Amino acid sequence: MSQTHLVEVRDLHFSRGSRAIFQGIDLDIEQGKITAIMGPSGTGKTTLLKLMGGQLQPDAGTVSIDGQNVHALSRHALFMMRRRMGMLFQSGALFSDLSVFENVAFPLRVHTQLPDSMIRDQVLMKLEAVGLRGARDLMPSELSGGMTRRVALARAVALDPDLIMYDEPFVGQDPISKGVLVKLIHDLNKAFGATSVIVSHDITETLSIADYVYVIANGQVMAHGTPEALNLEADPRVDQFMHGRPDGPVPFHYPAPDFRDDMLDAGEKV
Ligand SMILES: Nc1ncnc2c1ncn2[C@@H]1O[C@H](COP(=O)(O)OP(=O)(O)OP(=O)(O)O)[C@@H](O)[C@H]1O
Repeated sequence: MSQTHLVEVRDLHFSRGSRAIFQGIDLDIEQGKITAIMGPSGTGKTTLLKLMGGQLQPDAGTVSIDGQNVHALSRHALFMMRRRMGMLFQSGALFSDLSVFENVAFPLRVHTQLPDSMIRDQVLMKLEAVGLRGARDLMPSELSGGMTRRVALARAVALDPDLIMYDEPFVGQDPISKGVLVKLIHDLNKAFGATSVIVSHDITETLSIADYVYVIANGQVMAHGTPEALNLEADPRVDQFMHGRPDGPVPFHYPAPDFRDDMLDAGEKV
């Protein structure tokens, strides 16, 4: 495999029931870089992260991380592989009954045999990186939304992952928190020599730190390139997406039967 690709996705197919989510997609995630995965809502971006993390099994195709086919790994090998991944999921709440310190310490306690003194050093280093070393004794209920996301970020990088996956890291954040998170994601990637994948609808924030972008729609890679290249892309679907235009060739409806038929059908049942 190429030396510079940490992740290679090849001809990936995945369905939910009768609905095809991916119909043969190929992606390369370059080592040490920040890659953004963008696309209309419901197109399968979170699903793709779960396929990369081995939480979901593809119908066909492969996901290789550092040359290893994720879906061919034994349970133990997958567990070891997951140690190398940090995931910040949209719904990734903190453990409400654990302090900030213990939330960040949690992966270290589960995945390592480190003595308490080393766990303490690691936790304080990660909390320092997100600017919350002073908040170590607070409980999650005492944090703002932005602080919560930063603690979750510290927890996601607790094990110094090679690959960090962010699912909608900016959702629900005020502009200042968004700015802080943008800088953190960029700086953490550099400081820990990691490779980052960001799924996000926040185009401005994401493009400001992404080295490379994949736009996914209708089960396929619609476009890919550097942010600069995509901004100049003539394809009206890419243009609509990159500039957040509500009207254009990209539909926002979940596939549905004809509206008129649906209404008439409802009328008949009344
Ligand atoms: N557990 C599940 N069971 C069945 N269908 C699911 C499940 N999770 C997601 N889906 C469907 O899979 C499709 C892709 O969902 P996914 O969450 O990956 O999209 P997304 O691109 O991340 O969307 P958004 O940008 O809105 O977060 C959607 O149509 C969704 O309804």
